[in-house]
Amino acid sequence: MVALQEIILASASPRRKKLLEQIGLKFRVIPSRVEEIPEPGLEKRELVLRLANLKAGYVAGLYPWAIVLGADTIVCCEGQILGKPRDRDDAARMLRLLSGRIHEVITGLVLRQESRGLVRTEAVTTLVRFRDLSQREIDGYIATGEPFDKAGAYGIQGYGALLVESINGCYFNVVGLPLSRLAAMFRDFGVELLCPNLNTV
Ligand SMILES: Cc1cn([C@H]2C[C@H](O)[C@@H](COP(=O)(O)OP(=O)(O)OP(=O)(O)O)O2)c(=O)[nH]c1=O
Repeated sequence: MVALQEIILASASPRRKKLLEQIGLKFRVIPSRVEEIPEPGLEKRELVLRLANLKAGYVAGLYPWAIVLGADTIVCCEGQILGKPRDRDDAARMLRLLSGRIHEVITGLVLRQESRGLVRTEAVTTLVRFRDLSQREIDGYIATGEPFDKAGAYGIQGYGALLVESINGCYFNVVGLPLSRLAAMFRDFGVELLCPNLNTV
């Protein structure tokens, strides 16, 4: 018998929603109400996995039959972990740090289905090189308003594209979800994205 499984994106990120729509997934959005408090001392991959698991775990507890996706994205440069900027000054500080350097964008993914006791986790890294930015360019970029809800204070999918010299790794990971890796994780839950009639669970 073929039964369709409910899939829930436990995220308030409009980018993540758009990315899942791009690959034809049918899903509901139920943002998680957990506070993102970075625990000091955690290694960066552990940190994103822990936050992604908190987000997925909160919603999975409410919807135990559903397959729930939680994710978290951070930017790491010169030993510093950058989340979303607090204000303009913080955004300017982050962009000055990223200017002319290579940084890592790390996204933690957690898929959970409580009713089957299934959990899959992955942390995916993409390297991004910024070109040298002048203070004028940094101010101009901040004035677009784009940095404020994004890790590392930029969005590669927007005006932020103008800051990026090159990337090494998955582009979609930078935007918030590494899509091909995510598809492989979904397969373990019986969800096949390219050939949906293979859904068997
Ligand atoms: C580096 C980068 C980040 N981002 C975004 C992806 C994430 O939405 C955001 C990082 O913040 P997150 O805390 O990972 O996600 P979120 O708060 O937007 O949503 P939720 O916690 O509910 O899932 O930064 C871009 O959109 N483009 C980029 O180039």
